[in-house]
Amino acid sequence: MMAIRELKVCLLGDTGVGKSSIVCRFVQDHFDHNISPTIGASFMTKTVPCGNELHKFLIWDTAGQERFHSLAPMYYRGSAAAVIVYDITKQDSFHTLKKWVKELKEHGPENIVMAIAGNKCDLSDIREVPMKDAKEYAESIGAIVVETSAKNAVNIEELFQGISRQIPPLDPHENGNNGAIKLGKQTSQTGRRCC
Ligand SMILES: Nc1nc2c(ncn2[C@@H]2O[C@H](COP(=O)(O)OP(=O)(O)OP(=O)(O)O)[C@@H](O)[C@H]2O)c(=O)[nH]1
Repeated sequence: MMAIRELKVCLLGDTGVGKSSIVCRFVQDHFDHNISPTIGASFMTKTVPCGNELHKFLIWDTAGQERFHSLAPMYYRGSAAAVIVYDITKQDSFHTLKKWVKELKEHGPENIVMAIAGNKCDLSDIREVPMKDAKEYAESIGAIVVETSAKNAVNIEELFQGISRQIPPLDPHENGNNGAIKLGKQTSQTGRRCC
């Protein structure tokens, strides 16, 4: 039997960058042009194979609006990974991403895997953030980086596969639970579903 590992993952980033859309594309393979802003946070799960294990992502999609900022620690606390999203057509959103990284480094879990997603790459004709800037920044902080389009389903699976690859394989001798462990803790749910 394959071991199932539960991985708490949170999404952080400015309002409107496409966090909920990325989650909807990953979990439901669906895109909604008229998706409304997240209130509080929403929760979804998806299980994917990774080598000899199954990774069950417990995904907390946080609200990007400033008024919800103080809730974020509930979602990144105990997370195995954070997906920090910016919009390639908005330089400001890249600036906000850097603020999230700083907060995670100061207050987040010590070994949290950081994955940067430059979303809306289908709009590269109106791009404001060069891929090179994102790559250099990601390298400087030891994060994964990928440009995504939730709209066109570009690099969404790859984003989560990248996270899976950063999670060290289970040592079966380290726990007595048939190899199944939890990485990150689940917290109580607030807000609405994302789609
Ligand atoms: N062109 C394009 N539009 C996108 C993409 N992803 C999301 N959008 C649009 O961007 C807008 C915001 O998307 P959301 O997923 O609600 O953004 P969010 O980051 O979750 O926003 P908050 O919930 O306020 O934090 C919506 O109109 C989406 O349809 C994408 O990959 N390409």
